[in-house]
Amino acid sequence: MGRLVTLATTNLNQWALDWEGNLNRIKESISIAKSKGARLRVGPELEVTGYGCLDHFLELDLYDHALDSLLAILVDRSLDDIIIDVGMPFMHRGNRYNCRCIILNGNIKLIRPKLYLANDGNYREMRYFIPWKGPRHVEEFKLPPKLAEIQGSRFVPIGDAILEFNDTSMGIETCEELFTSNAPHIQQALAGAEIFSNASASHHELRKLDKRLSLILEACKKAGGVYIYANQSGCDGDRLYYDGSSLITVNGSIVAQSSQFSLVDVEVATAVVDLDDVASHRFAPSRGQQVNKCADYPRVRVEHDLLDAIDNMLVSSPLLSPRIHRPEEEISLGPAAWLWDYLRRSKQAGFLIPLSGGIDSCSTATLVFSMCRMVISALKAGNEQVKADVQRIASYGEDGWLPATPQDLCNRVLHTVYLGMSEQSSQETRSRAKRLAEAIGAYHQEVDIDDVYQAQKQLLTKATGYEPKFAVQGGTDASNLALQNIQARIRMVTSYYFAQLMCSVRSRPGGGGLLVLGSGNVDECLRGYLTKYDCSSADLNPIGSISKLDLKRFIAFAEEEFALPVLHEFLDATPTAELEPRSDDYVQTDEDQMGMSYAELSVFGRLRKAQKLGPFGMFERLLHEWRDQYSPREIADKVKRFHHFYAINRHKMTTMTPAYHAEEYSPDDNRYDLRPFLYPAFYSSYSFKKIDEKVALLEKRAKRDK
Ligand SMILES: Nc1ncnc2c1ncn2[C@@H]1O[C@H](COP(=O)(O)OP(=O)(O)OC[C@H]2O[C@@H]([n+]3cccc(C(=O)O)c3)[C@H](O)[C@@H]2O)[C@@H](O)[C@H]1O
Ligand SMILES: Nc1ncnc2c1ncn2[C@@H]1O[C@H](COP(=O)(O)OP(=O)(O)OP(=O)(O)O)[C@@H](O)[C@H]1O
Ligand SMILES: NC(=O)CC[C@H](N)C(=O)O
Repeated sequence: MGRLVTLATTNLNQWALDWEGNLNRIKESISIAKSKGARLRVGPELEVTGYGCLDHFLELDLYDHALDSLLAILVDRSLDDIIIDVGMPFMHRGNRYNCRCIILNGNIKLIRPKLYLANDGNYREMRYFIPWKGPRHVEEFKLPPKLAEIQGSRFVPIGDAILEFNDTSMGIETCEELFTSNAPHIQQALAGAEIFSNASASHHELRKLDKRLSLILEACKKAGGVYIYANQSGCDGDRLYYDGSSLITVNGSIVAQSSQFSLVDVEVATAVVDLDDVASHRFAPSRGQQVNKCADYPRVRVEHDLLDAIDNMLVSSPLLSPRIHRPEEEISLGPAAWLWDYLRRSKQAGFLIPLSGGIDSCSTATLVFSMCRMVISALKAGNEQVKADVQRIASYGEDGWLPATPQDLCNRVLHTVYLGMSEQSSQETRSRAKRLAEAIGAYHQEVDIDDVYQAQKQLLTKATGYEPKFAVQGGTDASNLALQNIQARIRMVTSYYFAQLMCSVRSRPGGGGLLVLGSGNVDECLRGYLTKYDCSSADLNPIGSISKLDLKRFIAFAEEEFALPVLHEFLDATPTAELEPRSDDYVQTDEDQMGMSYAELSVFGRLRKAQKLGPFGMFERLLHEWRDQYSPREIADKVKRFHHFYAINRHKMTTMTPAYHAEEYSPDDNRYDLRPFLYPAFYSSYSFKKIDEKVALLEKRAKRDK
């Protein structure tokens, strides 16, 4: 007994508009699936074009080229004898749709457009696509001549239908649809579908896999069924990292899970499932009562046996426990894998980090080291693509060169530079930076920028006669800031200068430029505690949407995991900008100057973005959450102070370096957190007045109740 079938899901590292590369990876995944005996292969959402094409989805070229790729799949006879579920866009009656194309033996069986488009946070599908006309609606799609000839007919069905095979049936949903309250699989399951495929392009965010997994597992715990989830992986051209973790589940239990962070471009996971388990799971009469009330689904007949032949003597795959990384591990792997994709795809020669001896630039450097560790593991595992990339980027012309350790590779790809000032920089930060670089193998320089700073400072004095001074020397606030800012900006210019020429200095054949990495964390961005166009302006910022608290967790984790004892010192160090001269009774520290702690900033950040609260709502929420720590007046002061700095500094976010998206409260102005950057002064605004009124009321009530 048993109705057994082998199914395959894929993590594909697609790249927006990489037509040949995407097609090759799709074909390779189908071939691997076939070699593992799979009868059905599901690929990620829009895998033919790459998910992140953004406004390119508006271009006619894209639809034309996508059809060419489809044609290449249809005519390839080596891809026969397996149901192929491939993600690509189609133009139908003048509208653009985000679709899946179901193929068997060079023949299109169904085009299934997405019903509910992703349009929040990082997603803007409504900008490019039209949602399909509704569940259960099917029309005819007119094939262009080049496809009609192969198909042997002019029309194929397009719409939301169940695929009816000879021996089972399959429903289809696409990424966001799973996240909706009335997800299509619910009705499809009631209509008898036993297998569901979900092609996704779902990005990594810290602590998010848990939610995605519960949605996937929940889907078939109640409805019963086999759920096949396929996701894109890697950096496909912007701030997002798609984190694979493709799954096959049976009645809400996992039977296959692929990796979340990996340098493997094509990963195929298969499982053998028994569809009788689905039938058994659906025994309850209460389900039958709902089936009776449910309108039927249109079906597309596919004259094909999906199940494995009984004499194959397969055995169902065992159940697995979900694999979920801790947040600090996620940080160590996600941004590292993103950096690798970015480096190899940008064809640059490596990275340069201005290394301050503080924990933020230390985190960026440790992430590059983590990337090197991942590369070494991939080499050990025989990853040919990684080998070719390493030799192109880091062999410095030496035939057959390969690194033996992460430090070997790090020395070729990571350049660090400490940019000191005699009065401001301390021996501790200088030494910490140097020892960290040594421990991870980075090619390190120490440069003092006093001369450039003096020359820059004198420009104004020579021109105007005005002598700016630091506050500790009796200068005004304006002078104090201006002198800090020129140091900060000189660091940025110097970093770019070194990045352009370090490969020439080291005689790398053909030279090559380095990508400058920035290190501003999410909380500093939110508060605006940075100089506009200083060293936080770089080419890329792997930690730009990671909180200070999470970075500390990551560094504590890396100290043990990567065997880097020097990291402990960064954890103990007090965060400081070292932009003002130090004296016996004054050392500049971040939290004092910001007027709030990093822990508080995380709370404000989450309430503002994730909980969608304005100043008044945030105050009311914190009245409850902080009631044992602070009085209403103290809470009001903190909330108003945060919003004051947030508002006057928001303009800085328009210029921030593109950062890996990692955090749901990221204030990234360009793609994720769209807000004005010229705010009315919050302190005199209506919401602040409402906060003050509420404080007065609460204080009056407290006095009366005494
Ligand atoms: N609404 C608005 N829209 C557009 N631009 C606006 C603006 N308001 C001011 N501006 C402009 O913004 C600029 C002022 O901002 P900015 O130049 O950043 O300077 P500012 O924010 O005044 O100073 C930088 C702050 O960052 C701190 N900090 C902490 C840690 C590290 C570092 C570091 O750099 O390493 C810096 C530093 O101590 C200081 O408090 C001016 O050019 C001003 O004209
Ligand atoms: N002395 C320095 N040498 C090299 N780079 C520096 C130095 N001081 C600052 N930077 C660079 O400028 C960036 C912004 O400086 P800032 O003082 O804000 O540091 P931060 O964001 O607190 O990071 P860190 O914890 O690394 O000091 C740093 O992340 C670092 O890349
Ligand atoms: N591509 C999509 O539909 C994305 C949907 C979903 N919100 C996610 O983050 O996974």
